[in-house]
Amino acid sequence: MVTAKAWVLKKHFEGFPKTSDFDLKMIELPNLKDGELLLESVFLSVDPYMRPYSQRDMKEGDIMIGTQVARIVESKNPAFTVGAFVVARSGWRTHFISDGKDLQHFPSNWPESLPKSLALGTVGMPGLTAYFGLLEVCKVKPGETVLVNAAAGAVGSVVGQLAKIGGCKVVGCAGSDDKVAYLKKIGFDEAFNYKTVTSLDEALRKASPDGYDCFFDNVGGEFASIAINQMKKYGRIAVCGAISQYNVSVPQKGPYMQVPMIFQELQMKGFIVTRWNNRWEEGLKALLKWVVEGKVKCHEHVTEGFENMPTAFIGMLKGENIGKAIVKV
Ligand SMILES: NC(=O)C1=CN([C@@H]2O[C@H](COP(=O)(O)OP(=O)(O)OC[C@H]3O[C@@H](n4cnc5c(N)ncnc54)[C@H](OP(=O)(O)O)[C@@H]3O)[C@@H](O)[C@H]2O)C=CC1
Ligand SMILES: CCCCC/C=C\CC(=O)/C=C/C=C/C=C/[C@@H](O)CCCC(=O)O
Repeated sequence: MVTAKAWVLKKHFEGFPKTSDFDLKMIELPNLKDGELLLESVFLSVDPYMRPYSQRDMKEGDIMIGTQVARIVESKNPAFTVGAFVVARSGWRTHFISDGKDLQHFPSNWPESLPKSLALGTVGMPGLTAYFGLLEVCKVKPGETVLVNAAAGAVGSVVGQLAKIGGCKVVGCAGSDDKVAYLKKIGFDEAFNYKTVTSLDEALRKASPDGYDCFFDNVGGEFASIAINQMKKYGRIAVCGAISQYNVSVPQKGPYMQVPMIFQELQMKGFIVTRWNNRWEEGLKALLKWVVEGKVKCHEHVTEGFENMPTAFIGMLKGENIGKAIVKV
């Protein structure tokens, strides 16, 4: 019998999550039935969506949602061999049983030397978010100017690099000088620390005096209310996330956006990356190629130890990460 460890949501979050909102449980797993396989998590993802989704989709006592790279430990399913790795959506657990239907094989051309944890970041859901958000929502064209916030993160850092590959000028902002340095290192044309500029409006204008054709918004809130006033005519805003709002206890009332929307004839479109589930193979193939060619650089913020998952999650929400935040079991 295998004993799995699992993190459950002990108490719904009020404002920023606290470690006391989580509980560590031990779960005795049964023996496998025909067609089943036993897996152990090797890397686990901590993502911003877990904060709003936990409020909407979870009840207290549920195992925290999330994805992982897992290794097959035992198999009674001929489609899965012991020792192979897969991407799963089994939540914050060290071990779990699957019938194989919810598992994603690694691409056959995944280089042995490439860290498999990238399947949780640049060559996974966040990378696909950047890929489809830019191509299908922003519909960026060469020569355009793209703005991205939370730019040093899992999604934002890929947005900027893909936009550069697409021949755009890219402006990014992030919450530390180290992150700004990282943005310049990976090719952003302009980057600034939104926490230290005296005026966000002035910083945006200085970075691109002619304004922005596309705004890939990961943050929402006051940043978006200011940035929208610097969109060019017929600009496009991809509403990817609103992390500035996930942990607020009192819903904020921002300035209203209708005036710039009308005068600049803007398009603003929200999206969830699972919309393109049937094209994930296309996106993963493109992202893997760019990573292998060195055209897209990756960075991971690794927290060691399953017992530190809550801390890793809270740290990511507070901006401690450059690149994709993951936990190494
Ligand atoms: N629509 C979709 O399908 C998807 C949407 N998303 C969204 O994309 C966004 C980025 O996700 P992801 O790349 O995984 O996360 P990141 O790796 O970017 O980590 C989150 C980052 O958000 C920034 N942040 C946190 N709080 C604030 C705040 N109050 N104001 C401004 N920035 C803040 C921090 O960076 P900093 O130092 O810059 O403050 C932090 O590092 C999130 O909003 C997420 O919900 C992600 C995946 C799919
Ligand atoms: C203040 C309201 C915020 C609403 C927007 C919330 C989140 C946007 C976002 O980050 C969406 C992310 C979607 C991620 C999808 C991931 C899937 O691959 C796996 C989902 C988890 C699971 O199925 O277990």
